[in-house]
Amino acid sequence: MASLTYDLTLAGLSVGSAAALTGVGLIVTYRATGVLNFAHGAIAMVCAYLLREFTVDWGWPLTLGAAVTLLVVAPGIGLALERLVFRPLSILGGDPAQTLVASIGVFVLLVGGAALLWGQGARADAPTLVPADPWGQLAVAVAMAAAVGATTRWTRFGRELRAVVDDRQLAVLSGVDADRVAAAGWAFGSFTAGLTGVLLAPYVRLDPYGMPLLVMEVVAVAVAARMRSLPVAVLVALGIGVAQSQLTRLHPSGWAQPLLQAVGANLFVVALLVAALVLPGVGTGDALPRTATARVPTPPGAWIVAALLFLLPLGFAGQDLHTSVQVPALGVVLLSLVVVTGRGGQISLGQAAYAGLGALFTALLAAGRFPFLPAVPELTALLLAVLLVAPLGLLTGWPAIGRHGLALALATFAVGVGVSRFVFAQPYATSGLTVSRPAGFEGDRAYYVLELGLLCCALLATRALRRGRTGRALAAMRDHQSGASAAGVRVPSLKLTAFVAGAALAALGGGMLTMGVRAFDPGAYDPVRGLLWFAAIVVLGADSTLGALAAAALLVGLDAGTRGGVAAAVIGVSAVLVGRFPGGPYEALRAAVVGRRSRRRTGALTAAGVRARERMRRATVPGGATASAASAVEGAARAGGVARTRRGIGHSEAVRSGGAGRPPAAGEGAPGRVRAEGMSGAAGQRPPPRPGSPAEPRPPGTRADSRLPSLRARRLHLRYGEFTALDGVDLDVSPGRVTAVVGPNGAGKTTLFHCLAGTLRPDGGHVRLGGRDITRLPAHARTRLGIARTFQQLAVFPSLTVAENVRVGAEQGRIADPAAVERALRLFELDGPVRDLPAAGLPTGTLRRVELARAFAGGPRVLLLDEPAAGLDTAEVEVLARVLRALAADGTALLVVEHDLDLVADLADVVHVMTAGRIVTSGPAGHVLGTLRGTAGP
Ligand SMILES: Nc1ncnc2c1ncn2[C@@H]1O[C@H](COP(=O)(O)OP(=O)(O)OP(=O)(O)O)[C@@H](O)[C@H]1O
Repeated sequence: MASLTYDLTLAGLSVGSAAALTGVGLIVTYRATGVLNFAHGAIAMVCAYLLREFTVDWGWPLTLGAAVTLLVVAPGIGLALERLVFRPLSILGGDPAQTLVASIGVFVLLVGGAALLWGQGARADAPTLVPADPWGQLAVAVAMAAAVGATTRWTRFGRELRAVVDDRQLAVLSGVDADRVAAAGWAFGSFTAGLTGVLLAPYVRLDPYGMPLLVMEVVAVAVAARMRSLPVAVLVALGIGVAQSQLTRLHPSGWAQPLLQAVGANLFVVALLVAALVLPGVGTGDALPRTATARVPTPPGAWIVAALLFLLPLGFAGQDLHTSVQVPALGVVLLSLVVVTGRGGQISLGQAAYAGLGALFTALLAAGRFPFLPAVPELTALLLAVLLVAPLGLLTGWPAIGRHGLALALATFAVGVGVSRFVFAQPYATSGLTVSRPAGFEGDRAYYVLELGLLCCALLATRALRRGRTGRALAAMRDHQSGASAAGVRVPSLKLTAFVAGAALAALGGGMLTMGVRAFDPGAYDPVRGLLWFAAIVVLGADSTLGALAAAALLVGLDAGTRGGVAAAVIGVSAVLVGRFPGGPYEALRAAVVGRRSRRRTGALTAAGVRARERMRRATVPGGATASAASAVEGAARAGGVARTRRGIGHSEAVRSGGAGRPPAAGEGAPGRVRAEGMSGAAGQRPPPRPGSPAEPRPPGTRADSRLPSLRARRLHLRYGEFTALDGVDLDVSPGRVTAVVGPNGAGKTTLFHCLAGTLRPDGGHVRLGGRDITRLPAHARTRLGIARTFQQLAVFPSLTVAENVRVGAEQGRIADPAAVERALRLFELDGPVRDLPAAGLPTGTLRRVELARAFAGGPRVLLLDEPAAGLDTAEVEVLARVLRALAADGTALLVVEHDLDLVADLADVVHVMTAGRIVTSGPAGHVLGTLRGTAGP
């Protein structure tokens, strides 16, 4: 027994050593470059194939072949990837989502290339570099980890590496050549990948698909080490290897047997699931690169062409028709990615799992092998399968709630691998599973017609999800998650909806695929397929239904020939290039076709934006006697027209004649304007309000106060670790008043703002709106109660038009008023041609108005503004101040966190000064600002 334990431990150490090597390589690349290299396993596979080619086919001695493979080819691949793929991306901004897509592209490209070059079958004659004796492999892994650790700790290169990891920009400014560090990281990472590949090849299946996946399964080792600690990675790898090996001794009987066997054979996959789903995520970043979800206008007639092309196979016969049957089915699967990834912006590498489950359940239900259910007709089976798989969408939807970018990619990849290993690869569930086509649709042509019908249903469902309220909310979530939340979008439930709908669509497509080939083929739903489909959809415009259909036709068409892998190679190259060209290859292609028109459109966009901006600049003070903020601001626009005709009125006079003022607070007027433009102090002084001016804020206790609630914070405490950012803050934001918070950098203003808006939950104290305690309410729920906010960094949804941006606010806000959108557009002078332009590319001043209009359209009672003047020029700031005063005049409670003391002086009724997490001074604006400037007001 003891010797069995020993033998199994040795075997486990051998597997663990290979996993440790992979972990070390992944961590070093990640630390040096910030890229989690999804292509690591594919590089391992290519190196293993090359060593076999050199030694078996070309007859080189093993040492020479190994030296060339490991010391020349492997680092060369790394250097080439760094130079040709990842360095250009980092020059373009280093968007983590973009690099993730590129590394998936490299994976797909290498897998496709290997399949093209060496065929798809497994090779059993890979040369053995290190004998099966685990000590040799263990020595290699430990030596590698120790060498990397020593290099990092004690050499100059190591210091540079750590500097780049800590702060790349700062390191570059200090003279570190960050590109050299990244190149070394890539070269070393590829070397370890190559080493893993050649060490593993004799003992595992060497084929283009299986080996890369096998290597990537052990990514759990690197994640468990938080992509940082080499010793932890090595220990975890060896531990899992030994445990997996020891588990083979258990031979339970009964129902637990297959499950335990599956766990025993796939302990690294279990670790991957735990690491990806349970541990906090690694890496951050946007959901998807902008280029992948850029708004792609459909060329006119494209749908007609697509419909004709999809009808074309009805004229085919034989093998061509049989192959075409896969296209509509795959189209439906890819539509699921349009919903989840394209519209919702969520990276999903696990869609193959849902397609496979749909296929499996359809086959089991139709065959009467599904537990507790009798055999049902094929179409019923398909429908039931969709209904059963849809809720499983929560498997990836749930982790998506708290994860972005890389962490979400890992979690969805883990689910895909888990389902593949624990369900599809289990013979008890899948062996010999055949399925017939529905009665009346047995032939290929009839079945193709049925598929077209189902594809149309899927297209209608996708259209329903992409258009209208849900579609706008999904696009808003994709474009700017916290902006969407602030606009009232329930982000967590929307993510779940997207993943559930995506799972249902994928299941439908998977069921169609399996009926098409009349058997369940687990290989068709391999996680590698999930990566290929994801890359294809990103390449062809993720938020494009036509793109999904084109991708389906491309994938099936390219692989229809005798050599597999063409589709993967083409998609891989395109995915690698997608970040290099704005809009990606598809956009380049599209631009080649409709380029002139779209360029003119871009020109019009800018011109309209500039015109709108000019109009806003010229708008001046409201003069009309109206009873609401709406009419007050409309008055601003009208008065702007008057002011423009009265050219004799000087700028400062126009300011002074503003009717959107508020009663002078005690001490007001003393502080002169200090802006560099040299406006006179008099120009900054607030004029006495005109008697009866409707824009004049109502004093406390009047109708506005009794009608509208105050936002009150009491004894707010918040700590970031040991650091106290808020230390017992009390604040009132009252209706009809502009409350400002000022203070030095790091005082805690933004933290306070987040606590009021609901993006941060305080550790102590509470926030009330009127009588209601809202301390624990999330941001979107507060928006629905009437607390709207804007962001310091603009939070508009670039892929939506100006009008759609505002509509999101109206649909998700406190009151659902159909007229709110038009009113808000009019008020903020966005009702001209600019309303139909995508927000992307509009000038900052216009976008500030879009953001404000969106907040206004939801009918807010409290408006929180985080540095609203950031990025605006002087004229725009003045107009903004008037608009805000008009809103306050109508009873809205405004809180402004602002550095521009002139704006605060112009705008605020009450000013609070924060320092070190406390409010140290509060009072009327003039008085407080006067004190601040050392010239206390009267
Ligand atoms: N996520 C965080 N983790 C740790 N410390 C934080 C975090 N966010 C802010 N801090 C610290 O909390 C303090 C208050 O930060 P906050 O951003 O609220 O200040 P601020 O007054 O808004 O500053 P600024 O005007 O520069 O934006 C600062 O010292 C900041 O470094």
